[in-house]
Amino acid sequence: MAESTHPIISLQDVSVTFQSNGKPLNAVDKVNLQIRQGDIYGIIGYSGAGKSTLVRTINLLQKPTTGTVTVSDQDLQKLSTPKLRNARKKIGMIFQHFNLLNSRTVLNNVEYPLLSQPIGKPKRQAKAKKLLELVGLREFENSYPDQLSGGQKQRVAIARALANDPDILISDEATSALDPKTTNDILKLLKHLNETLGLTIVLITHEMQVIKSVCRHVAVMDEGKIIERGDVADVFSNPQQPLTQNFVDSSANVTEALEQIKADKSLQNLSKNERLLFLKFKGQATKQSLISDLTELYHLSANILFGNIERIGATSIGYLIIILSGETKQLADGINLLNKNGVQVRLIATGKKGGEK
Ligand SMILES: Nc1ncnc2c1ncn2[C@@H]1O[C@H](COP(=O)(O)OP(=O)(O)OP(=O)(O)O)[C@@H](O)[C@H]1O
Repeated sequence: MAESTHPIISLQDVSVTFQSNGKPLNAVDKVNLQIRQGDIYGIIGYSGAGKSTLVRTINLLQKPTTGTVTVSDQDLQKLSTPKLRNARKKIGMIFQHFNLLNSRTVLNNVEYPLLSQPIGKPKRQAKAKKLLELVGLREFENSYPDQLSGGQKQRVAIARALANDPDILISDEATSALDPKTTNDILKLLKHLNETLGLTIVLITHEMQVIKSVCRHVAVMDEGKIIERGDVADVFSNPQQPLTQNFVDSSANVTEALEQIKADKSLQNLSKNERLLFLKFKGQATKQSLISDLTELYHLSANILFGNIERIGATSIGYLIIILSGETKQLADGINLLNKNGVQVRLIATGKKGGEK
């Protein structure tokens, strides 16, 4: 669904301070965040960054120590208990470990949030069946959670979260326990619900792949603060903060490749005319024949140890780890050529032993 310009969620100067070993810990530190109606908004950060605490303030499961939480134009902290209960019903939540009731059938799990509503059993069951249909699990209504796969359990949890027709769905690492294919299926389902029901989705994760495949906007969180935010393609194609860059690199498997290459003993004895280089190129540079230019213009040879191209929005970001060999002057000229063409070149190791070839 197209997002409106109106924020459905607005956090103003929200802080959450815990006491940890007798000292204050700012799990959320003066966060300002506006999320528009109909958006799919990702919050990414490593463990302990404060993501869960932050999203739990959206339904006041976590009361902010200071700051204001406005959802659907209501200041939640000013609501009476019954009004807050009603406001919370409009905010569904799903979790990494599904939190289903194992002693109840799938249908009963989905019906569960409706038990407190003034509707009779037939209507309640009809609604639950409709929701199971929506998540593709109609034929499993009489099964028990233990009989289902992880992906199916998460679908039940999604159906249950939708029982009260929420405007907002909060997903707290909902795909972290799932394999990549199932993760993809669940993310597709979330996108479908966003498009067909107009559901605003706030999704927290530590995986950039999840953000990239489903979110329109993203905030990067570190030590309780939002350190970078914006349109997903803009943030990840031009990261301003080292942490954001880390997420991009690990998503392209660069971090892992660099570690493996640095640990490879056979690469620790490069000869004097060899350079171990990490190249990063963006946009147009990914389309140029720079490696063959190095050979043609400077008689350099490039042994490619790792290569990947990450597509983010309309931008491609390419990564290469190479051993470049040739004469000292030509190596310098070659690296210059790369730099001039917008390629970031990082020298990982220079050969020390032996003479030039
Ligand atoms: N109830 C609590 N009491 C004390 N400290 C807490 C409490 N809840 C969270 N914290 C601390 O607040 C910080 C942020 O935790 P939070 O769970 O929000 O991070 P996160 O980014 O969601 O990480 P994770 O993915 O590991 O849950 C952590 O240092 C955590 O230990």
